[in-house]
Amino acid sequence: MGCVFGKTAKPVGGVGGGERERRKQESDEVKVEVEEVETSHQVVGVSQNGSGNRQENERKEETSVKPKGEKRRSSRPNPRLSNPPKHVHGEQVAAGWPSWLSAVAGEAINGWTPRRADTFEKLDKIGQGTYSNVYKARDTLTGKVVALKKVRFDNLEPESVKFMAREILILRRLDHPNVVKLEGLVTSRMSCSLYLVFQYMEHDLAGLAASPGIKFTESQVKCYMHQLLSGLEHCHNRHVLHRDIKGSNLLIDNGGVLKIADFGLASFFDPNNKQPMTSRVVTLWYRPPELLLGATDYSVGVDLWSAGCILAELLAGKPIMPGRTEVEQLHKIFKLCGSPSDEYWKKSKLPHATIFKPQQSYKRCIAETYKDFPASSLPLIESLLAIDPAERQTATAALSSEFFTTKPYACDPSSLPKYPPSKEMDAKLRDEEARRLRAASKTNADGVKRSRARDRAVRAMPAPEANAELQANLDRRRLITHANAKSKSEKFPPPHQDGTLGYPLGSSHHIDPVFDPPDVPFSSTNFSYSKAPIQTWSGPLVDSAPRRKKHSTGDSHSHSKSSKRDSRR
Ligand SMILES: Nc1ncnc2c1ncn2[C@@H]1O[C@H](COP(=O)(O)OP(=O)(O)OP(=O)(O)O)[C@@H](O)[C@H]1O
Repeated sequence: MGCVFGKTAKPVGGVGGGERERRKQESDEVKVEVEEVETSHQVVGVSQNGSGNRQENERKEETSVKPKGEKRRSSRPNPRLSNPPKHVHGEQVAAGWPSWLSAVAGEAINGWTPRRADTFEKLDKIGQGTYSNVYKARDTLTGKVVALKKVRFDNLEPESVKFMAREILILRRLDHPNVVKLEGLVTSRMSCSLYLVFQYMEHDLAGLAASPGIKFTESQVKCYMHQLLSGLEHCHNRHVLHRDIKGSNLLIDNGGVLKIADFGLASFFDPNNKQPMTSRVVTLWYRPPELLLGATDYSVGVDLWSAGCILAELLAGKPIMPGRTEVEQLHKIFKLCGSPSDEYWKKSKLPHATIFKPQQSYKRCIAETYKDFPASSLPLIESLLAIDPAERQTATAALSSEFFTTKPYACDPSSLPKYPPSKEMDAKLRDEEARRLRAASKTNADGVKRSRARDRAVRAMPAPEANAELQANLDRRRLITHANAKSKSEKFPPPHQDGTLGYPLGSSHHIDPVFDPPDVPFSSTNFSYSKAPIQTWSGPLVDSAPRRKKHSTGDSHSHSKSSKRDSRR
């Protein structure tokens, strides 16, 4: 990827003796094990060397997994893991990291130096997620257009920061052409926000699939699916579950390359030392039956189910199981994929089995329902949409299925048509505009109803209650932290409106004053700041953070923003 980070510092945090024992006992779903953190340094090394050594590194990493029987460190998350020793904390703060971030997410930023906000020029807001806003921006050092995902932490709640730290650690572990690459982090010592820097991707699969006039050919569907499964294979080999595979999280660049994005719900897993995980993940339409039935012991099958839904959706031209509630979702699944066998109910011991076991049993009817699909796709769909996750193919097996080995073969990504920008967000805006125009004309009430129903059917939007975990955790945290809670589940604070556009990120026009470099003249859209040396990706661990203005604006500003947000809740 050509991007070089701050030099890799020595591994942080002793993992010996008592410390290891103490960590082992602590459990917290947010954190990840030390082993994983150590691996993340290797990954940074890999990216510095280019992707040529990727497979070799992956193999090395796999062989380094401890043999069965050997005492392993717990893979349970560890609340203290990210607390680096004091001297490292000091080094990180000196390097420009905010103290709160280093204190809670020291491991996630270990070995990296922050990029300065004023070296990016914000161009446009391109996406809004559950806990972030995403901007198109120009890197003024390289001229490259990037995507900046802005995460805000209002009260610097350690819990929220830890979730973000997990996302960063996971992203740092991954290095594959079909997985979005974290290219850097932007923040400053005084900031209470953090920007994640990614390659800018023009499209997402949901947006493309919903664009009027775009109908994928079989070889194009194969091309996208091959890339999705290759990315998933890499994640799973690196012991990462994505847990939110859906069209809007599959980004596509102008060269047709698909990258799995949004690792906000992702988690590390250890196949040899399984730990319970939450079942409240994956957007409803793509959520596998075992999660709907409350499974806490699951694995790569959850992502493969979602991949199966996407394959069928691409071929059908619309989402295949658009449930509105968890009960309706399960019902749709059973109607298409058959209700689980008695043997499965007994074997799986799923928590919600007694509540959700259907009175009548359903016969599996995938082949009849999709009889018009290419014949070679059916065995793959059958396998990915197996009710029993143990019967689902792995990503590796799926990649060698006859779907990919029979003609027409997957086309080359570079041969895909060049589409106009088409994010899911654009599709939503297009729908809204069309609806507005239809409502304004008021001439064909029946027609409006019909086309609304069609819009709903083709848009791969999660149901409002999808990602139920988000709400559940939000509620839980509200209870715990009362009025101060700003976090959502395994993600962070609620969406915020900070969309001042057209200014450099660090300019005084930007809504977040903590990014303002001090005593610097600004022009409206161009920013030149010459008081400190420009911090480059590969810059040394030196103090390059802008000095803070002597005023209380930062606090009062963030306070007023919090209040606004409170009133929106
Ligand atoms: N690298 C990128 N290039 C272009 N657009 C991007 C990029 N990353 C994210 N986006 C856009 O921003 C949106 C939100 O990003 P992302 O999904 O990572 O955030 P999130 O807060 O986790 O969202 P969600 O709540 O939908 O899961 C995406 O759907 C996408 O349209």
